[in-house]
Amino acid sequence: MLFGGIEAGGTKFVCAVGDENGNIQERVEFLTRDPGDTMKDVTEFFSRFEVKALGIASFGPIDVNPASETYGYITTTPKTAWQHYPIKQTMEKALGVPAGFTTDVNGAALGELMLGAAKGLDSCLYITVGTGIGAGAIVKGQLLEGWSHPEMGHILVRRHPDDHYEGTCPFHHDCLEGLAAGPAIEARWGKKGKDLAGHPEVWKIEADYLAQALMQYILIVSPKKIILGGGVMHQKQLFPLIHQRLGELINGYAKLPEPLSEYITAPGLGNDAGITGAILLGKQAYENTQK
Ligand SMILES: Nc1ncnc2c1ncn2[C@@H]1O[C@H](COP(=O)(O)OP(=O)(O)OP(=O)(O)O)[C@@H](O)[C@H]1O
Ligand SMILES: [Zn+2]
Repeated sequence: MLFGGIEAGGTKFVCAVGDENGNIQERVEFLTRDPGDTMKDVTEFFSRFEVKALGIASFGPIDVNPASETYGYITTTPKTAWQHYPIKQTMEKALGVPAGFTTDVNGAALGELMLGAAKGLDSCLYITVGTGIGAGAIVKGQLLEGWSHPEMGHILVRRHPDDHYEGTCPFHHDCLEGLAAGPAIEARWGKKGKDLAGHPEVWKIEADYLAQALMQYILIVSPKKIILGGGVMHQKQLFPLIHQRLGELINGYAKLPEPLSEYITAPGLGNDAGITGAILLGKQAYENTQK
């Protein structure tokens, strides 16, 4: 049985078909253009297969509330052509199959939980530190969604005493994303993150903000595994710095899974976490129709 997955990103769309175990059989990528052109390519790709259902893990903000009139829509994205775009309904109509719908990071969390670094567990957190910061969570086997989806990238953090950069977030300036996403690193230091590998002061501040965020996520959600992905996390020296800083911040108060190097890790599925999760979301959508 085949299921389709779409990882809808602001830069590119990854589309794949896979089996009920989430194994990818064929995968393509399309540049994200306006919805008409992009969705034409997406529909053409899937029309070559007999998929039972689709899973869509999308950039946001999106409406994930089934009780809402705009459920299944990409909502107030800065990408104006995609504002208020009914991506779930468009794909369901085009292919005549049901579609599951969640955030890109929830999709990645699902992929990692089923087949990646959190395999065998019933909860995890997937955080991407890239152009933005976002996190998805699975708690007791369920995607964490409520009135809307979590927006864990925009939490408030204490400013590092050596950091005087104002922050990039147009809404909050110095929220976590405003201080610690890739563009904030570039704006603070005048160079792209990939060119700052040999500058320990950069990663000390970065690790402080990420450890603060993880402390809050851990104290609130208590996930059994934390996975850190995204372009900025290619700086592998961040992992031990985050482990150390998190230990200092928690200061013995809460007992965390040991060792921290296994509790807080890179994605087990690499770049396939999101698309694998999307396929598995498609499988869930199919199973929901069989109930
Ligand atoms: N090797 C690296 N070291 C440090 N920073 C990096 C590295 N590679 C990419 N980045 C930074 O990561 C950001 C891009 O993130 P990513 O590659 O995850 O893409 P994205 O999909 O646009 O991000 P998002 O997940 O927020 O949508 C840029 O700000 C870039 O400067
Ligand atoms: Zn913000």
